[in-house]
Order: sequence, then C-alpha cells, then structure tokens
Amino acid sequence: MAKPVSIEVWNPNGKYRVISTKPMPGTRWINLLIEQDCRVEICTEKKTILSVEDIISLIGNKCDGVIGQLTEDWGETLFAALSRAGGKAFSNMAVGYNNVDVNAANKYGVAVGNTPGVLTETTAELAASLSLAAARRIVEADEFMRAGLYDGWLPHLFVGNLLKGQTVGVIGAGRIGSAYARMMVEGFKMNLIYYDLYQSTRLEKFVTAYGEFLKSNGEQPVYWKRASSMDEVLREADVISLHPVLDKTTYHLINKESLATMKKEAILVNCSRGPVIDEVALVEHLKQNPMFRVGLDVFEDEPFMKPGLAEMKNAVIVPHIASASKWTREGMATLAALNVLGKIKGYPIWGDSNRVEPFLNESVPPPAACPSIVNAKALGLPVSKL
Ligand SMILES: NC(=O)C1=CN([C@@H]2O[C@H](COP(=O)(O)OP(=O)(O)OC[C@H]3O[C@@H](n4cnc5c(N)ncnc54)[C@H](O)[C@@H]3O)[C@@H](O)[C@H]2O)C=CC1
Ligand SMILES: O=C(O)C(=O)CO
Repeated sequence: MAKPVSIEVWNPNGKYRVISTKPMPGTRWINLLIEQDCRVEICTEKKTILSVEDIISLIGNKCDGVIGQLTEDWGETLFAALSRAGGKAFSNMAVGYNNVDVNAANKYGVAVGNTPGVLTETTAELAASLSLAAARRIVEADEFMRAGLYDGWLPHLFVGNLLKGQTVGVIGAGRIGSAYARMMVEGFKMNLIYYDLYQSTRLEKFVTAYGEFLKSNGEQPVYWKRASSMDEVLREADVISLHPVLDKTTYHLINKESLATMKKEAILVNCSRGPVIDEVALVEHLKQNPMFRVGLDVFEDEPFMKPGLAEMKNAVIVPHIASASKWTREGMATLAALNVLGKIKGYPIWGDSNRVEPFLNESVPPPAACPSIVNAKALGLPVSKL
C-alpha cells in the first residue's frame, strides 16, 4: 500500500478531478480548470521527483486527468492506474515527452499532451547564453573574481573565442534549433550549417535575406548550408548546439568518435536531453582537450552528473533551466492544463500545435480545443476547424 502524499485542493466540489503532480507557476491554469467545473488537486510533497507509487497514490480510485512532469516515469503502470480511475487525459508540462510511453497510453486510450511553442524562444535564449558563456569563459572569470585573484588587466587573461564570422552548427533544426540558429546568425553574424532529417526552408530563407541585408550595407554577408550528415556539421562548425528530440536515433548521438571529429577548440551546447551525449566520453574529451568547451543544461543521469564533470573548468553547467522564464513557465502550465481540460470536455485537437498563441492570450477565453496532443492520430481524435 503506497503512502498518502500531501495535496492542496482547489474547488473541492468540482465535478472533474484533475491532479497536478507539482505546483506550477501562475494561477491562470488553476482558474481555467475551476471555471470548467474541475476540482484541482496539487501535490505539495517536498521531494522533487515523485515515484510511480507516489503518483498511483495521487490518482486514487477516481481521476479524470493528470498534469505531470518530465521527471516522472509515465509508462504502462501509471496509464493502467489512470485508466482504472476513469481518466483519459494526461499532459506533460514540457514539449519533450521521452519520459512517456505513448504506446502504453494508446493501449489505455489516454491522450498525451505536451507544450510546444511557448518555450521555443526562452530555450533558444539559454542555448545562446551557454554558447556565449563558454566562448567568453564567463563562469571561470566570475569564479576568479570572487576568489579575489584579479590583480590587474593582462593581455592573456581569460582569452576566449570571437563568434563573429565563425560557423554555428545546429543539430535538430526544429522549433528551438531554428530559433537558436537565427539568434546566433543575426546576433553574432555567424554562418550556419545545420543537420536535420527535414529541410528548414524558413531558416534558409532567413539567413539568405539577412546575408543580403549585410551585403547591401557593405558588411561581410552570412551563409547557410544544409549538411548531408551530422559529421559534416561536427567537422565544420565552431559552435555546435544540439536540439533534436531524444529517441533511439539520437541516444548518444555525441560519443567518443563524434567528439574526436570536432575541432579542438569547438564549443558544444546541449539544451535538448542529457542522453543525446555520452557524458562519460565527454568528460574524458574535456580532460584531454582543455580548449574544447561545453555548455550543458541537461545531463545523462539527471539530476546527477557523471564523475569528473563538475571539476571541469571548460564546462558551463546549469540545472535544466532552459525554459525557465516566467512567461514561458506560466504558459507551459496553461497549455498542459488546457490539454487535460480539452480531453475531459471532449474538445477537438487544435489544428496547428506550432501556433499556440490563442491559448496564451490572457485577455480572451482560450479556444475550445486541446492545444497539443501527441497521440491524437493514434486515438482517432477529431481536429478543430477553428
Ligand atoms: N532543456 C530544456 O529545458 C528543454 C529541452 N527541450 C528539448 O528540445 C527538444 C526539441 O524541441 P522542439 O524544437 O520544440 O522540437 P521539434 O520537434 O520542433 O524539433 C526537433 C527536431 O529534431 C529533428 N530530429 C529528430 N531526429 C533527429 C536526428 N536523428 N538527427 C537530427 N535531427 C533530428 C526533427 O526533425 C526536428 O526538426 C524537445 O524534444 C526536448 O527534449 C525542449 C524545451 C526545453
Ligand atoms: O519542455 C521540455 O521538454 C523541457 O525540457 C522543460 O522545459
């Protein structure tokens, strides 16, 4: 028998029981659920990562939908428990859903929501910050200052890399990868090389137009290239940022061999998922190549780091905060809640999950649709005509 977990209850007499496994930023998401007759139960348990048993205990005997987190293991056991409790709706408060077994959800007829779009720019901005922090050795320099070691300007003190005119490589040029590429091209006048399974025509057009603008101003233009293999990006780029989904094809995409392909002074940034990099191989590479630098937001065995990483001066490391702006986190909570609410109310699925702005406008009620359900097709859910 699982131990009871502590909760906070909103609108106790609501008809539909919706659980959030964590307190989430803002109150709009709570109000939207309450207005539609939901009793909202928020888990207030102190521990950061809830176990499957904790969540089973939260679900109980009657539950219409759950808003969960990327740290939780949503597999067969939880979808079976949710289904037994009468629930047909789950949403991750995240765009990535590698923690969710979508086949298991399909088996129990549970819709799986995610939160695309609202975190694109925020996440790309952190990837750009890590690129800059690594290139200009900002964290090392900050530590040096705080340690009282600065005793005057020196020609060699914390010399780093100039980005202007260098090549930025993007692996996974989807929503976030493309936004990051635009920031680096436009902000720092870098050339672009990208690798993705699909062509990113909009991104290519943007770089072409920006290059023409620079040229017309008498400046050095920028160029783009779509690589035919990931290795081409690794060989040619000076800064490489990883933005693919995590699946079987991207697990340990960066390993001992691919690290050896990169330039000795390259910068590698990861704001996708930790297991995209073989972190043991990365630590070894950082040790052997002190001029090679990384900026990491995600880790292979989160929340842990592989031995040795924390000691590496050529690594900038932050705790999975790429989507952590107030607007984005509140928006993610709203989209996750509306995914669950929409399924409970029998609303159709929003036609374009890349265009979620109508759900985020606080001055008007959101559309009567689920913003983004990843298994909508598998479950045969209708698409909104709005
Ligand atoms: N660190 C953080 O806080 C955050 C991390 N993420 C991660 O970023 C990922 C990407 O998010 P979005 O850009 O919104 O998704 P997206 O679906 O728009 O982009 C992913 C891209 O990866 C490409 N891709 C898939 N397999 C590939 C492969 N083997 N090689 C090269 N490219 C491949 C896809 O074609 C697609 O263009 C999420 O799945 C999530 O894991 C997202 C938000 C915040
Ligand atoms: O949305 C995601 O996938 C995250 O990693 C957290 O923003």
